[in-house]
Amino acid sequence: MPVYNKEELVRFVEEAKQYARYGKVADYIPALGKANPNELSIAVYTADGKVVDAGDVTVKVTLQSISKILALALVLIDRGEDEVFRKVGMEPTGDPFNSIAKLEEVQPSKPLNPMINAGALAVTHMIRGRSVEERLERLLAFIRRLAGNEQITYSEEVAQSEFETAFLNRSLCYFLKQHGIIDEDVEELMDLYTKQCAVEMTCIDLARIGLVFALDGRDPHSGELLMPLDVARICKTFMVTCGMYNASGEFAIKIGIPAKSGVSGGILAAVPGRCGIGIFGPALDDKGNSLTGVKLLERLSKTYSLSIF
Ligand SMILES: NC(=O)CC[C@H](N)C(=O)O
Repeated sequence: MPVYNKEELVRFVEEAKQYARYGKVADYIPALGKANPNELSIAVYTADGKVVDAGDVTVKVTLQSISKILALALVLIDRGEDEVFRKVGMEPTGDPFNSIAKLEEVQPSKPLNPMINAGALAVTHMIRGRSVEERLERLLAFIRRLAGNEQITYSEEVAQSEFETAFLNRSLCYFLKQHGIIDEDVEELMDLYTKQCAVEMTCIDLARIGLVFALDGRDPHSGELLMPLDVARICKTFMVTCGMYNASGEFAIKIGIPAKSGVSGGILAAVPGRCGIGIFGPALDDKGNSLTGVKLLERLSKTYSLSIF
């Protein structure tokens, strides 16, 4: 186990921050546009239960696309692999996360994977519960268990901001409805999806969830199994193949850690058997990944030989 020390992490954060000027904060969800591009924080949660952090780790970050991996884990537990993969595929697309193109080009018209928006909407549709509120509560309860933090909730401001502007996601929903992948009211699904994306937490919470995946679904403190091994394995595999959108191939080569990013600038990473990593750096690259966060992870991966390959 490498020894992560605070001084070194602080130095790596300062180095990576130099790249913030090449990135841009996401503003297609207006509330995310308020973030400070120079912010960069990281927490590393090791398998022995220790946390090393740098930057302001009290800042909360909305999950955005990171929530896709958590919703996927929940529906896999709820419904099992066969049912889930009847509605969503297992292949990377090479397209941007919000693209509609492959839904039309590929037959049958089912989203290629659960990490693009079309696939994530199909997954959120599958969260069990009698109402949006009950489905959201079930997802929140699951996320709170993974993070070991009962306080976790969603940002109403960010959820509302996305709900009012998510016309492309609505288009994806209508396409999915036309092709029988979803059969619920689109506004209800958008209500649930935007709240799911607006769930907020600190880098320490992110790192702890990353560690649960790294430990094949086990709680790092109690040893309790929070999700079946197969579910953790499937989620980590998607993190490798599609977790960084259409930059996942380059990320696998340069960094080689299962990870999932969100347009808020968050990254959740799981180094199998070793640690979970949570990062918040809202300056994004042109694919929608945290530019400073990816630089920071690259430095960590090289320094501590974290690549799984
Ligand atoms: N890439 C992302 O983080 C996208 C999530 C965002 N809520 C959206 O659907 O557009």
